[in-house]
Amino acid sequence: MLHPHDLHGRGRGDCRRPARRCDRRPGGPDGLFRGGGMSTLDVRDIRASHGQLVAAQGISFRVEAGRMLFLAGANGAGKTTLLRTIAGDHRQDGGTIRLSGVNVTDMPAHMRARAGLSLVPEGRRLFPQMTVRENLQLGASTSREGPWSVEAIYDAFPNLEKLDRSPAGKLSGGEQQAVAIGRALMGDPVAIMLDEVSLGLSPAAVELAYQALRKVRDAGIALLVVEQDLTRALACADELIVMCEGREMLRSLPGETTLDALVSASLGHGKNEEVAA
Ligand SMILES: Nc1ncnc2c1ncn2[C@@H]1O[C@H](COP(=O)(O)OP(=O)(O)OP(=O)(O)O)[C@@H](O)[C@H]1O
Repeated sequence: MLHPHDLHGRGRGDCRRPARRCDRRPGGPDGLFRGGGMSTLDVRDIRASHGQLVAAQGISFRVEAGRMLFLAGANGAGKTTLLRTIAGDHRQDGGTIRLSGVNVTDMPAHMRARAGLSLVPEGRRLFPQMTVRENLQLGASTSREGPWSVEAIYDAFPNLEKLDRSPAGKLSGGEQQAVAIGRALMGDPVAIMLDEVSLGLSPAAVELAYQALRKVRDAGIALLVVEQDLTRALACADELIVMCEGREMLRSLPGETTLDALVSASLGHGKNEEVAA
């Protein structure tokens, strides 16, 4: 596995470089979450709703260490609800969530975070008056042991170091996204889920955010990325799922599908069309 200090200057170029695997395991200081198996996020048959509206209808997938699974779909497809449900921020109607083999399904959100699951929400939700360093330090509240520190984050994302004392609210969108990713890393996670990575960002800022993500992937973390930009998803994903109305409409490796197929699936057409009808 790459150590964060090895990451400086790496990770540029092709999004789809061979995945590196490693042996990260969830493990708090008391060893509560030490378990066997690879660092994976394994989600089976997740169901969630908002009142009568079923927002996730039995979604299953597995993301391994050092891999990026992209979740795409139009507005209202259920992506945010799915991420919030996996994180423990939204009530689950059914299904199982395992982190590196540890069943976290019955844990509240803060325990899932302690087990190594991190969510970077849409809009990033930094504290705008607090400095970059202070925002990063908040990410360490899971008390997990691991290689990430503020200095390791600055080594991996050198553009953040000069902003150390800047209030987060003064940063550009891309810089804020990098801080949000850094804050997630500070919890030494097994898996990071990111909602709407590029929403509202300039093309340059999106590129900055994806540079950061490639470095995180290369550090052996499992990434689940919600991305509405299908071209970007096609370019960067190790695997893709397209959702529509809470259902999986298409699952593919990027080299085995097309932009047209992704668009069609996000409109509700595709191999599961009969099921969704
Ligand atoms: N708090 C809520 N109360 C009621 N319904 C909700 C709530 N949040 C989401 N929904 C509904 O649940 C469905 C799934 O929404 P969700 O936000 O999960 O989709 P999404 O794919 O993330 O879309 P977006 O990209 O717009 O965030 C939609 O029909 C939405 O209107």
